[in-house]
Amino acid sequence: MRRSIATVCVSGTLDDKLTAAAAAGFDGIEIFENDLVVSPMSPARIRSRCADLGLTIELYQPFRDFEAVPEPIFRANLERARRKFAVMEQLGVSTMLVCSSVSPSAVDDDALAAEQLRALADLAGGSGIRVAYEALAWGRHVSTWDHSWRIVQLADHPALGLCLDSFHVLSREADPAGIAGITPGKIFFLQLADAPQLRMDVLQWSRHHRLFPGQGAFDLPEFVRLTLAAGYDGPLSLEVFNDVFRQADPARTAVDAMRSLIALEDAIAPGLPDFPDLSGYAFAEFAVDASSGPELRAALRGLGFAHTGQHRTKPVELWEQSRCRIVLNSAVTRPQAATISAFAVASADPAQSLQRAEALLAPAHPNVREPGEAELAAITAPDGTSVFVTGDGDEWRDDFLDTGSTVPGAGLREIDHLGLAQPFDHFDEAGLFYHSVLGLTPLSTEEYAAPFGLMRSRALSNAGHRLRLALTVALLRRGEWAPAVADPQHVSFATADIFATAAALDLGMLVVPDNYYDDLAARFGLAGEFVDALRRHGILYDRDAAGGELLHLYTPVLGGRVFFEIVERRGGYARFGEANAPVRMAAQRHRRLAGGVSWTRQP
Ligand SMILES: O=C(O)c1ccc(O)c(O)c1
Ligand SMILES: [Mg+2]
Repeated sequence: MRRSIATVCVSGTLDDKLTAAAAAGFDGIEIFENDLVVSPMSPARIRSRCADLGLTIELYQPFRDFEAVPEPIFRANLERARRKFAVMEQLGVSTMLVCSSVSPSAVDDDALAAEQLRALADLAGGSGIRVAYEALAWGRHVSTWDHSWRIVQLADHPALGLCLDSFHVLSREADPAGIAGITPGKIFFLQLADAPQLRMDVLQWSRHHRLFPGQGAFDLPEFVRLTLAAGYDGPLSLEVFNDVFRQADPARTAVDAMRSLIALEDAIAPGLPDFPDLSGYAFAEFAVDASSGPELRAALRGLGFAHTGQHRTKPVELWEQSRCRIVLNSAVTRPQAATISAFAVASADPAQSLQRAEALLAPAHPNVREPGEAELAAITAPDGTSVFVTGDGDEWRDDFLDTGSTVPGAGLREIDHLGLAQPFDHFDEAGLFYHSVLGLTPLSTEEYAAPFGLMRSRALSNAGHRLRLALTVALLRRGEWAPAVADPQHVSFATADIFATAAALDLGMLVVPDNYYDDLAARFGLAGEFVDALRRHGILYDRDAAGGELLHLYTPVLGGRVFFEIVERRGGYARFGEANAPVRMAAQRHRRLAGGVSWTRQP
């Protein structure tokens, strides 16, 4: 299907927007009137610019407050339309979007609305233009798609049809199934937007919080299927009003938008290489420097890791404990703090995983491989983290020379999940990236009040929960005062017996306040002995509605930014203990104020 994007989706001048849309591979655009009005390009110039870029102008929009008005206003509206049709002719665009009136002058009279729209369609038809009538969810008298359809049927004019916008339809919680029964050929245009499920004024929701398909809560595949069932064969066109996208790099936003359409089309009619099974994390890599490196090494030792491998050619160390693999890379220079610079996922078919990633426009990570080293292809995630894709066979380990070092370990088995704080501007992009590229599905999105700001956390997991990822973001761009929300990252390890693990650690873990345990006992009605055991080791606790339990334990922040977690999941607990994030953050802050980290066992 043709792919189109409204100029309102991206930032910049009209030319910035056109350039970005073309570069991302869109076939067409919707011209938002405001973007034309502020452009120094004449309509004819815009037309030739679009032609040069290979873009069709699919829609001119919006034409507002037209229908169901008293005669003198109607006359003026028709004259206004005549002028816009002239502009459209110069642009070479043949469909105009007319959105349902919000004007106090409009009356609640379907017959009048139909009669006036018929007159508009007559005028348009004379210029070869079609009018697509859209019910705004906050329209004064017409706010549902079925109401707009009744009016279009009443008007009964070949140049008048419907514009369906998924936001206006799906924000109303009405059943959209009837869309499939719309007369073939009468859906003139289809606009697609997703959105998070919010309870707020629908106009504010629409103007600030729309998202690209796959980034919110709406069932876009089903919506598109219904329109296709009604014979729609025009473009799939994105119309997303979003505060973040409006001020982000348009080239990047356009790629995010294109990825959403590719994934949406694949959901409707699978055509991309399918997701190979991912069996877990092969390793997580930290970029360290001369000051953070020693701190991380000491922590790993305290957690029962051994430095088992040294890279053949690079200043890169492999630390292992059972199937938990941590790579410390001193060759990647990142200023200031230790960072999770990469992680590797084990795929049943790495080549196919990478084909899928490429089809979804995931940027390839430049491969800096020496001759003889394992093929380790990577893509770059929206936050800049490299995502390596390996086979199930650990071939990548051959790049490391065995040091011969072994230690008994502390019962850590594998990487349970990664926690990656996302840049504010790329949180929704990241969710779609991991979903469409790696097949991770959001389990839940939680918000919590942390000591230094409100946080949002999205838990993602693949089928079978073999690969889990927690994405977090502060709800507002971070200000000057926000030490503990400074984009922390962590690696979490799974143990089958957290009490045995805690006893085996040789590391000062976070000190958790008594108030927390008193509250825990009260909230969950836990036995005193159990709470005392948790308290003794600084173990945090959460329980889900089905009785699944999470017991988890944290290190302080290491190397300025990162920390480790140990988790024991009981009874199918699938989330990440987000409820405990505020106490963890406060404890990490206290530890930092108390003067850093001491590597002695807690008393
Ligand atoms: O928010 C608006 O006014 C507006 C305008 C045009 C549209 O197509 C739309 O869906 C919303
Ligand atoms: Mg719309």
